[in-house]
Amino acid sequence: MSTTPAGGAPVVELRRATIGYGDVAIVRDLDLTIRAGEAVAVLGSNGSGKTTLARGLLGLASLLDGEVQVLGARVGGLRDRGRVGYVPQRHSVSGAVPATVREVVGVGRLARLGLLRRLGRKDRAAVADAVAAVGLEDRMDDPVASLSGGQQRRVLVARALAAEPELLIMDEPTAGVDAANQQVLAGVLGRISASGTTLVVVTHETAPLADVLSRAVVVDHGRLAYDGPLAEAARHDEPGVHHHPPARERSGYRLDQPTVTTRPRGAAHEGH
Ligand SMILES: Nc1ncnc2c1ncn2[C@@H]1O[C@H](COP(=O)(O)OP(=O)(O)OP(=O)(O)O)[C@@H](O)[C@H]1O
Repeated sequence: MSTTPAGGAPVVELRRATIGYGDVAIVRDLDLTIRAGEAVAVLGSNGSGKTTLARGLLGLASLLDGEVQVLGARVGGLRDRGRVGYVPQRHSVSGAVPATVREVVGVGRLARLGLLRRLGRKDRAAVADAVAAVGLEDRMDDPVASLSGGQQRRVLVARALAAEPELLIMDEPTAGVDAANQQVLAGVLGRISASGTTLVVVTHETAPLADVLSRAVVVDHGRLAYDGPLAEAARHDEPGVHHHPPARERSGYRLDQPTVTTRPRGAAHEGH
């Protein structure tokens, strides 16, 4: 289990941050500090704004108000892109370009070097290590398109690991990965967390990563509904449980977004 380093330098800092698309606010008024070495789960029901929050940290969603700083720089202003790794959601590697596992993961390493540089011996070793870390070393020279969806997700994890990022943001890394390989991934994330990398993991499945993630934030209707130990987060990770007043303004929410603010205890979990 990772501990929460109280004194680590802030790696992610949001101050009253409102993040969205175009001029539509999705995540609202969020205050959050994540310190070096922390491993934080981002939980919440479908459509609550978890991915938007993650994308906001990367400058892929718009900051509409407030402030977001990542590794001490304003969002989008970080010069060395390789310091922040990202595993996007529901994304498999495009089959249109016939690339091998080694090549796709090598591109991740280039983020660290700058696109005009070539991979040296140390870089090729980092690529091999990243592929081995996700248990795909025997598929190194296979076309990525020939891998299963779950294996392709592991390639994307390796691509992010290859840059040896200080902050690794992952959007549902265990989705579509079978139980045995979820264990493999949990081991990988545990090791990189132990080495000091800060982890932010959007997930619906906390069980496989329970030994890795110590802290959780729950996003509910774009607001922070809980911030504390992962073990206590489950009861807050439900649609309709509000620890802040519900947003008055509903524009920007999905039409299928549950709007109930109370639900019977023990009711089936919705939206998954
Ligand atoms: N590119 C986009 N442009 C406009 N609205 C978007 C865009 N991406 C997401 N949204 C909207 O933002 C809201 C939050 O979506 P988001 O993907 O952040 O939720 P989530 O909590 O990650 O959901 P899930 O658990 O289903 O992945 C939804 O209403 C969604 O329709």
